[in-house]
Amino acid sequence: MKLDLLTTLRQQNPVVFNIANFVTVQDVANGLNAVGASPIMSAEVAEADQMIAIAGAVCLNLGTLTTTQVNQMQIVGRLANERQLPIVFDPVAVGAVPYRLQVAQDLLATIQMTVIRGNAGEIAALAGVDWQAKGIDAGNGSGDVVAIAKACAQKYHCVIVLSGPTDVITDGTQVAKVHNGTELFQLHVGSGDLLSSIVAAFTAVQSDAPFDAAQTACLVLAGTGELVAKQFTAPRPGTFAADLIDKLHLVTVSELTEVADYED
Ligand SMILES: Nc1ncnc2c1ncn2[C@@H]1O[C@H](COP(=O)(O)OP(=O)(O)O)[C@@H](O)[C@H]1O
Ligand SMILES: Cc1ncsc1CCOP(=O)(O)O
Ligand SMILES: [Mg+2]
Repeated sequence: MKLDLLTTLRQQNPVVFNIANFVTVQDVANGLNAVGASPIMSAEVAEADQMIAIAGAVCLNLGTLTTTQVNQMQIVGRLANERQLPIVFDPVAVGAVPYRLQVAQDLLATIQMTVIRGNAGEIAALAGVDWQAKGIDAGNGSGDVVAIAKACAQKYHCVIVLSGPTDVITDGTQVAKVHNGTELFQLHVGSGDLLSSIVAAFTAVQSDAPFDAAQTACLVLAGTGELVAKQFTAPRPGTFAADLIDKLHLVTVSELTEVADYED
Protein backbone atom coordinates (compact mmCIF):
# COMPACT_ATOMS: atom_id res chain seq x y z
CA MET A 1 0.00 0.00 0.00
CA LYS A 2 1.57 3.27 -1.14
CA LEU A 3 0.08 5.81 1.26
CA ASP A 4 2.93 8.20 0.46
CA LEU A 5 1.11 8.82 -2.81
CA LEU A 6 -1.15 11.12 -0.79
CA THR A 7 1.84 13.38 -0.15
CA THR A 8 2.77 13.25 -3.84
CA LEU A 9 -0.81 14.10 -4.79
CA ARG A 10 -0.83 17.13 -2.51
CA GLN A 11 2.53 18.30 -3.89
CA GLN A 12 1.55 17.85 -7.54
CA ASN A 13 -2.08 19.04 -7.27
CA PRO A 14 -3.08 17.28 -10.53
CA VAL A 15 -5.91 18.58 -12.68
CA VAL A 16 -8.75 16.03 -12.83
CA PHE A 17 -11.12 16.55 -15.76
CA ASN A 18 -14.60 15.27 -14.86
CA ILE A 19 -17.58 14.62 -17.04
CA ALA A 20 -19.81 14.57 -13.98
CA ASN A 21 -23.43 13.92 -13.14
CA PHE A 22 -25.60 16.87 -12.09
CA VAL A 23 -26.58 15.31 -8.74
CA THR A 24 -23.21 15.19 -7.01
CA VAL A 25 -21.01 17.47 -9.07
CA GLN A 26 -20.29 19.96 -6.28
CA ASP A 27 -19.47 17.27 -3.72
CA VAL A 28 -17.05 15.75 -6.19
CA ALA A 29 -15.39 19.11 -6.97
CA ASN A 30 -15.04 20.00 -3.29
CA GLY A 31 -13.87 16.51 -2.31
CA LEU A 32 -11.18 16.56 -4.98
CA ASN A 33 -10.09 20.03 -3.96
CA ALA A 34 -9.98 19.10 -0.29
CA VAL A 35 -7.85 15.98 -0.78
CA GLY A 36 -5.31 17.97 -2.84
CA ALA A 37 -6.31 17.66 -6.48
CA SER A 38 -7.54 20.35 -8.87
CA PRO A 39 -11.02 19.58 -10.23
CA ILE A 40 -12.41 20.87 -13.50
CA MET A 41 -15.80 19.94 -14.93
CA SER A 42 -16.80 20.35 -18.56
CA ALA A 43 -19.93 19.62 -20.58
CA GLU A 44 -18.73 21.20 -23.86
CA VAL A 45 -17.36 18.92 -26.54
CA ALA A 46 -15.75 21.84 -28.42
CA GLU A 47 -13.22 22.31 -25.63
CA ALA A 48 -12.43 18.58 -25.23
CA ASP A 49 -9.00 18.86 -26.81
CA GLN A 50 -7.99 21.80 -24.63
CA MET A 51 -9.32 20.14 -21.48
CA ILE A 52 -7.33 17.01 -22.22
CA ALA A 53 -4.23 19.15 -22.78
CA ILE A 54 -4.34 20.50 -19.22
CA ALA A 55 -5.57 17.36 -17.41
CA GLY A 56 -3.60 14.75 -15.49
CA ALA A 57 -6.50 12.28 -15.57
CA VAL A 58 -10.09 12.00 -16.72
CA CYS A 59 -13.17 10.70 -14.87
CA LEU A 60 -16.23 9.74 -16.93
CA ASN A 61 -19.40 9.43 -14.82
CA LEU A 62 -22.53 7.96 -16.40
CA GLY A 63 -24.85 9.21 -13.61
CA THR A 64 -27.09 11.60 -15.56
CA LEU A 65 -26.18 10.64 -19.10
CA THR A 66 -27.62 12.32 -22.18
CA THR A 67 -26.96 11.49 -25.84
CA THR A 68 -24.92 14.70 -26.12
CA GLN A 69 -22.90 13.81 -23.04
CA VAL A 70 -22.23 10.24 -24.20
CA ASN A 71 -20.95 11.65 -27.52
CA GLN A 72 -18.69 13.97 -25.50
CA MET A 73 -17.43 10.96 -23.52
CA GLN A 74 -16.61 9.10 -26.75
CA ILE A 75 -14.54 12.03 -28.01
CA VAL A 76 -12.85 12.75 -24.67
CA GLY A 77 -12.09 9.04 -24.25
CA ARG A 78 -10.49 8.80 -27.68
CA LEU A 79 -8.36 11.91 -27.07
CA ALA A 80 -7.30 10.66 -23.64
CA ASN A 81 -6.32 7.28 -25.08
CA GLU A 82 -4.29 9.00 -27.83
CA ARG A 83 -2.39 11.02 -25.18
CA GLN A 84 -2.12 8.04 -22.80
CA LEU A 85 -3.96 9.94 -20.10
CA PRO A 86 -5.51 7.74 -17.38
CA ILE A 87 -9.31 7.37 -17.58
CA VAL A 88 -11.57 6.26 -14.72
CA PHE A 89 -15.09 5.16 -15.66
CA ASP A 90 -18.02 5.19 -13.20
CA PRO A 91 -20.88 3.12 -14.69
CA VAL A 92 -23.65 4.48 -12.46
CA ALA A 93 -26.72 2.18 -12.30
CA VAL A 94 -25.78 -0.11 -15.19
CA GLY A 95 -26.92 -3.00 -12.99
CA ALA A 96 -30.46 -1.60 -12.80
CA VAL A 97 -31.07 0.12 -16.15
CA PRO A 98 -30.41 -1.95 -19.31
CA TYR A 99 -30.13 1.20 -21.49
CA ARG A 100 -27.20 2.33 -19.37
CA LEU A 101 -25.56 -1.08 -19.62
CA GLN A 102 -25.70 -0.82 -23.41
CA VAL A 103 -24.25 2.72 -23.33
CA ALA A 104 -21.45 1.54 -21.02
CA GLN A 105 -20.69 -1.43 -23.27
CA ASP A 106 -20.54 0.87 -26.32
CA LEU A 107 -18.09 3.18 -24.53
CA LEU A 108 -16.00 0.23 -23.38
CA ALA A 109 -15.88 -1.11 -26.94
CA THR A 110 -14.05 1.98 -28.18
CA ILE A 111 -12.28 3.47 -25.14
CA GLN A 112 -9.57 1.71 -23.18
CA MET A 113 -10.38 2.59 -19.56
CA THR A 114 -7.58 2.61 -17.00
CA VAL A 115 -9.89 1.89 -14.07
CA ILE A 116 -13.60 1.07 -13.80
CA ARG A 117 -15.00 1.93 -10.36
CA GLY A 118 -18.47 0.73 -9.41
CA ASN A 119 -20.44 -1.00 -6.71
CA ALA A 120 -21.07 -4.77 -6.82
CA GLY A 121 -24.29 -4.42 -8.86
CA GLU A 122 -22.54 -2.30 -11.49
CA ILE A 123 -19.39 -4.40 -11.79
CA ALA A 124 -21.45 -7.63 -11.89
CA ALA A 125 -23.55 -6.22 -14.76
CA LEU A 126 -20.41 -5.34 -16.75
CA ALA A 127 -18.96 -8.77 -16.02
CA GLY A 128 -22.20 -10.42 -17.22
CA VAL A 129 -23.02 -11.88 -13.80
CA ASP A 130 -26.57 -11.89 -12.31
CA TRP A 131 -26.98 -9.54 -9.34
CA GLN A 132 -30.03 -7.85 -7.76
CA ALA A 133 -28.91 -4.22 -8.15
CA LYS A 134 -31.26 -1.45 -7.02
CA GLY A 135 -31.10 1.93 -8.74
CA ILE A 136 -27.76 3.58 -8.01
CA ASP A 137 -27.05 1.11 -5.19
CA ALA A 138 -25.49 -2.35 -5.12
CA GLY A 139 -28.80 -3.83 -3.89
CA ASN A 140 -29.28 -7.28 -2.42
CA GLY A 141 -27.22 -9.42 -4.76
CA SER A 142 -24.84 -12.02 -3.52
CA GLY A 143 -21.84 -13.71 -5.04
CA ASP A 144 -18.08 -13.89 -4.99
CA VAL A 145 -17.12 -10.23 -5.41
CA VAL A 146 -13.45 -11.06 -5.92
CA ALA A 147 -14.26 -13.47 -8.76
CA ILE A 148 -16.67 -10.94 -10.31
CA ALA A 149 -14.13 -8.11 -10.12
CA LYS A 150 -11.38 -10.30 -11.61
CA ALA A 151 -13.65 -11.43 -14.46
CA CYS A 152 -14.52 -7.79 -15.21
CA ALA A 153 -10.84 -6.74 -15.16
CA GLN A 154 -9.94 -9.54 -17.57
CA LYS A 155 -12.89 -8.70 -19.86
CA TYR A 156 -12.00 -5.00 -20.14
CA HIS A 157 -8.22 -5.23 -19.64
CA CYS A 158 -8.18 -2.65 -16.89
CA VAL A 159 -8.12 -2.24 -13.12
CA ILE A 160 -11.46 -2.77 -11.37
CA VAL A 161 -12.46 -1.15 -8.10
CA LEU A 162 -15.55 -2.94 -6.78
CA SER A 163 -16.54 -0.81 -3.79
CA GLY A 164 -18.70 -1.66 -0.80
CA PRO A 165 -18.21 -2.64 2.85
CA THR A 166 -14.90 -4.02 1.55
CA ASP A 167 -13.37 -2.44 -1.55
CA VAL A 168 -11.91 -5.02 -3.94
CA ILE A 169 -9.18 -3.77 -6.27
CA THR A 170 -7.85 -6.01 -9.03
CA ASP A 171 -6.05 -5.94 -12.35
CA GLY A 172 -7.36 -9.41 -13.16
CA THR A 173 -4.42 -11.15 -11.48
CA GLN A 174 -3.42 -9.26 -8.35
CA VAL A 175 -6.12 -8.57 -5.76
CA ALA A 176 -6.11 -6.05 -2.91
CA LYS A 177 -8.85 -5.35 -0.37
CA VAL A 178 -9.58 -2.29 1.76
CA HIS A 179 -11.77 -3.08 4.76
CA ASN A 180 -12.04 0.47 6.09
CA GLY A 181 -15.19 2.57 5.78
CA THR A 182 -18.43 3.45 7.49
CA GLU A 183 -22.09 2.74 6.71
CA LEU A 184 -22.55 6.53 6.61
CA PHE A 185 -21.10 6.45 3.09
CA GLN A 186 -24.27 4.67 1.99
CA LEU A 187 -26.45 7.40 3.52
CA HIS A 188 -24.70 10.11 1.53
CA VAL A 189 -25.46 10.15 -2.21
CA GLY A 190 -22.27 10.71 -4.14
CA SER A 191 -19.78 8.68 -2.09
CA GLY A 192 -19.11 6.43 -5.05
CA ASP A 193 -18.78 9.34 -7.47
CA LEU A 194 -16.25 10.95 -5.16
CA LEU A 195 -14.30 7.69 -4.90
CA SER A 196 -14.14 7.41 -8.70
CA SER A 197 -12.78 10.94 -9.03
CA ILE A 198 -10.27 10.41 -6.20
CA VAL A 199 -9.10 7.25 -7.98
CA ALA A 200 -8.60 9.42 -11.08
CA ALA A 201 -6.55 11.91 -9.03
CA PHE A 202 -4.24 9.14 -7.81
CA THR A 203 -3.84 7.67 -11.31
CA ALA A 204 -2.68 11.14 -12.40
CA VAL A 205 0.29 10.94 -10.00
CA GLN A 206 0.94 7.20 -10.53
CA SER A 207 -0.07 6.66 -14.16
CA ASP A 208 2.31 3.72 -14.66
CA ALA A 209 0.75 1.76 -11.76
CA PRO A 210 -3.05 2.22 -11.69
CA PHE A 211 -3.48 -0.83 -9.43
CA ASP A 212 -1.38 0.90 -6.75
CA ALA A 213 -3.08 4.25 -7.35
CA ALA A 214 -6.55 2.73 -6.99
CA GLN A 215 -5.70 0.96 -3.73
CA THR A 216 -4.35 4.14 -2.20
CA ALA A 217 -7.42 6.10 -3.30
CA CYS A 218 -9.72 3.53 -1.66
CA LEU A 219 -7.82 3.64 1.61
CA VAL A 220 -7.67 7.45 1.65
CA LEU A 221 -11.43 7.86 1.19
CA ALA A 222 -12.63 4.90 3.28
CA GLY A 223 -10.09 5.53 6.06
CA THR A 224 -10.96 9.23 6.21
CA GLY A 225 -14.68 8.42 6.38
CA GLU A 226 -14.02 5.98 9.19
CA LEU A 227 -12.06 8.59 11.15
CA VAL A 228 -14.95 11.05 10.76
CA ALA A 229 -17.62 8.49 11.74
CA LYS A 230 -15.72 7.61 14.92
CA GLN A 231 -16.53 11.08 16.24
CA PHE A 232 -20.30 10.57 15.89
CA THR A 233 -22.68 9.29 18.56
CA ALA A 234 -25.60 9.11 16.07
CA PRO A 235 -25.72 8.64 12.27
CA ARG A 236 -25.80 12.15 10.75
CA PRO A 237 -25.39 11.86 6.97
CA GLY A 238 -25.52 15.62 6.36
CA THR A 239 -22.88 16.42 8.94
CA PHE A 240 -20.86 13.42 7.72
CA ALA A 241 -20.71 14.88 4.21
CA ALA A 242 -19.45 18.24 5.46
CA ASP A 243 -17.02 16.73 7.95
CA LEU A 244 -15.72 14.34 5.28
CA ILE A 245 -14.67 17.29 3.11
CA ASP A 246 -12.91 18.92 6.09
CA LYS A 247 -11.14 15.70 7.03
CA LEU A 248 -10.05 14.95 3.45
CA HIS A 249 -8.14 18.23 3.66
CA LEU A 250 -6.68 17.65 7.13
CA VAL A 251 -6.01 13.90 7.24
CA THR A 252 -2.36 12.88 7.52
CA VAL A 253 -0.53 9.84 6.20
CA SER A 254 0.21 8.77 9.78
CA GLU A 255 -3.49 8.97 10.82
CA LEU A 256 -4.39 6.81 7.82
CA THR A 257 -1.55 4.40 8.54
CA GLU A 258 -2.89 3.95 12.05
CA VAL A 259 -6.48 3.20 10.96
CA ALA A 260 -5.57 1.24 7.80
CA ASP A 261 -7.17 -2.20 7.50
CA TYR A 262 -6.26 -3.78 4.15
CA GLU A 263 -4.86 -6.80 2.34
CA ASP A 264 -2.50 -6.39 -0.60
N1 LIG B 1 -21.43 -0.75 4.30
C1 LIG B 1 -20.32 -0.02 4.14
N2 LIG B 1 -19.41 0.02 5.13
C2 LIG B 1 -18.29 0.72 4.98
N3 LIG B 1 -17.97 1.46 3.88
C3 LIG B 1 -18.83 1.44 2.85
C4 LIG B 1 -20.03 0.70 2.91
N4 LIG B 1 -20.67 0.86 1.74
C5 LIG B 1 -19.91 1.66 0.98
N5 LIG B 1 -18.79 2.02 1.64
C6 LIG B 1 -17.75 2.93 1.11
O1 LIG B 1 -18.43 3.95 0.42
C7 LIG B 1 -17.67 4.42 -0.70
C8 LIG B 1 -18.56 4.43 -1.92
O2 LIG B 1 -18.80 3.11 -2.32
P1 LIG B 1 -20.20 2.56 -2.80
O3 LIG B 1 -21.27 2.87 -1.81
O4 LIG B 1 -19.97 1.11 -3.13
O5 LIG B 1 -20.42 3.35 -4.16
P2 LIG B 1 -21.77 3.83 -4.85
O6 LIG B 1 -22.14 5.08 -4.10
O7 LIG B 1 -21.37 4.10 -6.26
O8 LIG B 1 -22.77 2.72 -4.71
C9 LIG B 1 -16.44 3.53 -0.76
O9 LIG B 1 -15.36 4.24 -0.18
C10 LIG B 1 -16.81 2.32 0.12
O10 LIG B 1 -15.66 1.78 0.74
C1 LIG C 1 -28.99 9.82 -7.37
C2 LIG C 1 -28.32 9.80 -8.68
N1 LIG C 1 -29.07 9.70 -9.82
C3 LIG C 1 -28.32 9.69 -10.91
S1 LIG C 1 -26.67 9.82 -10.58
C4 LIG C 1 -26.96 9.87 -8.92
C5 LIG C 1 -25.85 9.97 -7.93
C6 LIG C 1 -25.10 8.67 -7.79
O1 LIG C 1 -24.12 8.80 -6.79
P1 LIG C 1 -23.35 7.60 -6.11
O2 LIG C 1 -23.36 6.43 -7.03
O3 LIG C 1 -21.97 8.12 -5.93
O4 LIG C 1 -24.03 7.32 -4.80
MG1 LIG D 1 -22.31 5.03 -7.76
